[in-house]
Amino acid sequence: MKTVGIIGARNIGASIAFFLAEQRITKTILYDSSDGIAQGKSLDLMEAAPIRHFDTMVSNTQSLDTLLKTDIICIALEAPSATPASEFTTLLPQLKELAQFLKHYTGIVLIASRANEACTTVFSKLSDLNSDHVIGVGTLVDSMRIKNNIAQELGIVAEDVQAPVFGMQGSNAIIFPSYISVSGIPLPELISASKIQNIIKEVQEMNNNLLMLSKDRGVYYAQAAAAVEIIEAIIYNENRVLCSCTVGNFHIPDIALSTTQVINAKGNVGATAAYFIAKENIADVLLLDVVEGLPQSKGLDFSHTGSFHGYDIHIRGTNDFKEIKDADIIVHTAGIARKPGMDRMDLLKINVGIVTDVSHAIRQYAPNALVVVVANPLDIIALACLQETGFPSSRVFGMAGVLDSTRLRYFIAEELNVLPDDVFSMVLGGHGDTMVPLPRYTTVAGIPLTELLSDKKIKELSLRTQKGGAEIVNYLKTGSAYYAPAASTAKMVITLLHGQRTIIPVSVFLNGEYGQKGIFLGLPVILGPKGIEKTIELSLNKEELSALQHSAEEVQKGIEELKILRSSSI
Ligand SMILES: NC(=O)C1=CN([C@@H]2O[C@H](COP(=O)(O)OP(=O)(O)OC[C@H]3O[C@@H](n4cnc5c(N)ncnc54)[C@H](O)[C@@H]3O)[C@@H](O)[C@H]2O)C=CC1
Ligand SMILES: CC(=O)C(=O)O
Repeated sequence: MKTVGIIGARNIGASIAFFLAEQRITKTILYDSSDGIAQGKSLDLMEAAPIRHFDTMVSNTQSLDTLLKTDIICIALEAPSATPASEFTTLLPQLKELAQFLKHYTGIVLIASRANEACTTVFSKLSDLNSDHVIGVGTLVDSMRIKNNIAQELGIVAEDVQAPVFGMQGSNAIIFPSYISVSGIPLPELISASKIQNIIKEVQEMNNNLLMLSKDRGVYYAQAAAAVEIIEAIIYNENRVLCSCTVGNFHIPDIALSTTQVINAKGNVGATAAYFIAKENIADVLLLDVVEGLPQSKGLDFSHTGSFHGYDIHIRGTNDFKEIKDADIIVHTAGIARKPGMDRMDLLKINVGIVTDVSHAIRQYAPNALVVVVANPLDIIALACLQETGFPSSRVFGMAGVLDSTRLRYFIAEELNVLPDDVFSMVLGGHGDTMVPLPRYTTVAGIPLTELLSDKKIKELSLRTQKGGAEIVNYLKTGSAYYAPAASTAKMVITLLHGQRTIIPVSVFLNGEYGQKGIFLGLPVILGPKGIEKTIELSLNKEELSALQHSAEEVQKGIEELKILRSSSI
């Protein structure tokens, strides 16, 4: 485990130590030149450790020499003042001293103090350290703020937003609206130009406004969270797209609500999704399968990991549909999976029978549930589920776009050698070979993909995405992918459980949007606590629209097959 030394244990430094402890990724040593501060803060933090489960040690030292053996030193000196300039002037003598002291330090120095660019530049010049080894938190804070403001404006989670900020922190921050995107959708398609300008202005003025609000005592949570984001990137040796330190967001886990969450089937996707959801520790999980004993065994096996994960929730298995009574969310993964040489449509006959039975049980026992359909052929099974439950279309939707997009995100990240987190993409249409990857709606830390990869490479990665499921089936031979499908399903369920709103591609029932009616198709939606709130209509160009129509036609063919199957079984 790496060790981080923090110089300055007041607000910024102690918050960094706190965030790192919660992440359990480093050992942290606090130092402060004022007697007692570092000792008091580290003791206070470690007293919280038994409850917050951080086994990572936070300690303190009264000798700067101890920090020379650390991997990262984070300078979090502060002297809260009315302006960044006056804070910098006060900090200058200490920065000069530290630059001398750390002249031969071999680790990385991260400057987290406010007036960040000035502090970082001065420290870097005076210390003579390799410039690669001195980093400032820079405009990452402004980037977090703009993400936050945009997310608030749209009522969605901030992690959907990508917004690199250039230049200097605060009033001189440079923010280009064309580089801001939400789940890959350019911001100007979602908010008016004047609203965007207002948000930018608000963010530029936020530093000064917060200083005024805090009555010169300084603001520090966002500053500390930004520092931790960079520390994480260093520790994990991640290739983040750091364009002016724009690394993602930091979340404090929400530990609210306990509700019933049902995973239908103990199969590969169902059981793995149950694992991802259970780890969140926010909802009970029931595994249901027709195979006797199997869901029970999975439930019990999961429960036995409780002592490591600190679960407050229950996970169990059943074969009895009555037990889904009043479930809040049902995930329908029951059904056969394809084998090499099979198309997803080859699963229709069997899976439509299963979804019919399951839907009737849902209607009877969990009439208010949200239903996330996963079984294939996805868009057709989702339609059958909607029809058989008789639920409103806002409460029945399919998981596919999240998976298809996550595959594309991974392929792009691999190609660019950056973290998949930095990539946002939209893959729309039916969950089949005609799905529609949208390079124009794909961004890397806000930068349009088309500026980073050639058309030829983009086409290659898009094709690999369209065939992504088949690539895995061909390797496995006995079934289909389930880790990424389960993670994608869990992402949707966890969003619902947290009561958050997010913009993601989901298979939704259409009522005229994009010129389509009466079918399910993967499209960007606002998914909120009550299900589908809105289908977002993108400004697709002719080529994109025609690809989407082609995909819709394929789904329509599946619906015709569904009708034939139903009429022959009457
Ligand atoms: N939408 C998407 O992106 C994805 C869809 N899938 C689909 O999800 C489905 C499940 O895949 P896997 O978990 O890999 O298959 P699996 O075979 O591992 O699991 C399916 C489970 O369903 C159970 N089952 C069958 N009939 C049932 C019923 N009436 N009630 C309750 N349980 C029942 C089976 O006993 C089995 O345990 C497949 O149709 C697959 O094609 C898989 C991955 C991605
Ligand atoms: C199974 C499936 O639909 C997929 O892996 O895409």
